[in-house]
Amino acid sequence: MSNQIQLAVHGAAGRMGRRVVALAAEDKDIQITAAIDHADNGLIGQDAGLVAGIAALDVLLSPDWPNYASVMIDFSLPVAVDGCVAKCVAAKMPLVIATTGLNDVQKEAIAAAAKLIPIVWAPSMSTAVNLTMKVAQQITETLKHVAGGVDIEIIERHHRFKADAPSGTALRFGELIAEKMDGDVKHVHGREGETGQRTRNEIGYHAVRVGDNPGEHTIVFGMMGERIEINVAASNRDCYASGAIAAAKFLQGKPAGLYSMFDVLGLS
Ligand SMILES: NC(=O)C1=CN([C@@H]2O[C@H](COP(=O)(O)OP(=O)(O)OC[C@H]3O[C@@H](n4cnc5c(N)ncnc54)[C@H](O)[C@@H]3O)[C@@H](O)[C@H]2O)C=CC1
Ligand SMILES: O=C(O)C1=N[C@H](C(=O)O)C[C@H](O)C1
Repeated sequence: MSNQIQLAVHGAAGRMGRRVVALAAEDKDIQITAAIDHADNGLIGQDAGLVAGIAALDVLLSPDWPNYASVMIDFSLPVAVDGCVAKCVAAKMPLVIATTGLNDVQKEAIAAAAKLIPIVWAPSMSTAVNLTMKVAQQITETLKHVAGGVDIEIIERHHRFKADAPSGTALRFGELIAEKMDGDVKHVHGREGETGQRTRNEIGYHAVRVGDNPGEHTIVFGMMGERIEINVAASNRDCYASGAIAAAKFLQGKPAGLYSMFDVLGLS
């Protein structure tokens, strides 16, 4: 029997699923064994490799769950995540969850499932984004007592097709920054009308939807007399796809637990 990781992709016909298929197909340690998508997707029945723009893989896009896979990578829709988690638990299949826009109940279900199977769950699989999150925390810690105070705002830009706002990554930046601020933090989503002056303990979020932008986050640290802006931007989706594949490899042999990309990248 081959030592290759047998990979199943959930949401395989989507923008991200296709890039995961394309990059995994080039990886000698991985064999793609299942490409799952919704039964109503018009590409069901087609070869997942051809749909991804590479050579045929002899793996057809299907709504059916595989009998076995060493790991599942999910880039789908929030409504599809519950079923994916339940099926991975039933099959004792390690799972990488990349889908964003999940509600609190779904997040609790993921935490419960992670008591039974190993799960990597992260709103961004990108190395650059995860490293920038650490930098943002460090800047917050250094500036939080600066004379005159610091105002922190998060601007995210994504393609016009994105279904959730603000991005899961922007929300995670906000959570991680809030951990380093003193006292209660107010998360403010956009501003309009008679807002009054900005209060000190706010984090502002602004979601821009333009063209084909594969994902960009700017964190502004505004002080009296100067400001820092850190910007992290994808040029294409492969940073997320390769991160998800690294997470799938990381999960091999891991005990049940909820892991993040910080764990995968050794940034914890
Ligand atoms: N964590 C990360 O690094 C990243 C996360 N994302 C997130 O991944 C998700 C997918 O993004 P895209 O690929 O751009 O979206 P997309 O809309 O192109 O693809 C979603 C795919 O899921 C399929 N799908 C829908 N219901 C399904 C079901 N019940 N079972 C199986 N498949 C189903 C759709 O048919 C579609 O092919 C979004 O939530 C996005 O925010 C996107 C990029 C990076
Ligand atoms: O939908 C996308 O495209 C992306 N979504 C993720 C998010 O919501 O943070 C990650 C990345 O920015 C691309």
